[in-house]
Amino acid sequence: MLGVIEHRTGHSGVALIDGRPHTAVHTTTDESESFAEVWRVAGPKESGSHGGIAWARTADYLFGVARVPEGDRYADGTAAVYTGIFDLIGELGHLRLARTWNYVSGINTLNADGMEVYRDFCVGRAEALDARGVEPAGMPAATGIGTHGGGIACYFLAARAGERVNLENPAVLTAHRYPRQYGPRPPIFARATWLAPPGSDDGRLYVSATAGIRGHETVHHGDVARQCDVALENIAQVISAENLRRHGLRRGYTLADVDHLKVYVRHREDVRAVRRICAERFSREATVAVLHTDIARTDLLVEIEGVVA
Ligand SMILES: C=C(O[C@@H]1C=C(C(=O)O)C=C[C@H]1O)C(=O)O
Repeated sequence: MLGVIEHRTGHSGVALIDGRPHTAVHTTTDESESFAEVWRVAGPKESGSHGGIAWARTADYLFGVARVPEGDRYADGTAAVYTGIFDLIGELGHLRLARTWNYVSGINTLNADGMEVYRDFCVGRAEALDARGVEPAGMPAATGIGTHGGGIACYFLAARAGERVNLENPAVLTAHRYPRQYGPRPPIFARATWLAPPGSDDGRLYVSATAGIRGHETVHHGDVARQCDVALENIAQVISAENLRRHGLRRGYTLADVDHLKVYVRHREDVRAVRRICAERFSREATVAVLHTDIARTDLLVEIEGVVA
C-alpha cells in the first residue's frame, strides 16, 4: 500500500501510518457510503514527511497527502501546499505529477473577504504555479470538490519516469482559459492524464472529476439526469480513440473501460437517479462509489471521476 484515503462522515488529520500517508475526508453524510481508497504498488517503499506533506514512494511512484487547516481564508494555505508539492517532487525526482485531488470544505461558502472558497482555493493553486514557474499545461487531471468539514485535503500521485500526457476535451474549454466570471484566477488542471511506465505502453488513464459543462458553461440547470448524461458524454469523448489520437496516443476507450469511479452528488434526493444512470452506463465489474458533497460550481449537481486501467 502506498497510501490510504478514507471517505466517510468525518475527517482526520494527515498522518503516516505504518509508512503510509493517510487521511480521512468528510465526503458523505451517510456512513453506509463510506469506503477506503487504497493505492497499491509493488516494490520496496520508503516514506517521510516534508513541510506537512506525508509521502511514500517506490522507485517509480510517489503518493503524498497534505491538508490546509480549516480557516477563514485558503489562498495562502493552498499556495503553501502546492509549492510544497512542487518542491517535493523535485527533490525526490518524481517530476511527472499525474493526478491531484482537492477536497474543500465549505466549497460554496464565502471566505472572510466575501470570495467563494472554491475561488479562493483556485487563487492559491495559481499562485503556487506562478511561484515555481509551472506551466498551466503541465498540471494533470484533478478533482476539486466539496466536503462537510476539515479545511482542504490535497493528495497526489507522481511518477519518476515514463510517459505522461495531459489530455483536454475539445467539447469543453481548457480550465485555465475560463473567463474571469468564474473567479480571479482560473482552475488549472487537465481533463485526463495518461501515465505509462518506462518502456511500456501499458498505462493508465486518470479521468478528472467531470461535470455537465460544455465550452465553459454549465448545461441543464436543475436537471441532474441530463447533467449526468453530459458528464458521461464528456468522459466518453476524453477517453475516445479520436481524442487520444489527437494527443499522440494510439489507443482508445469507452465508458465500459472506466473503473474506480467516484460519483459526487450535491443533493441526497438525487443519489438514486444518479446511481441508476451510472449502473446503466458503466461496466458491472466497475467499482462505483457514490458520495454526497457540494461541487465547485453552485449550479453543478453531479461530477464523476474514474481510472481506465
Ligand atoms: C469545476 C470544474 O471541475 C472541478 C474542479 C477541479 C479543480 O479545480 O481542480 C477539477 C475537477 C472538477 O472537480 C470544472 O470543470 O469547471
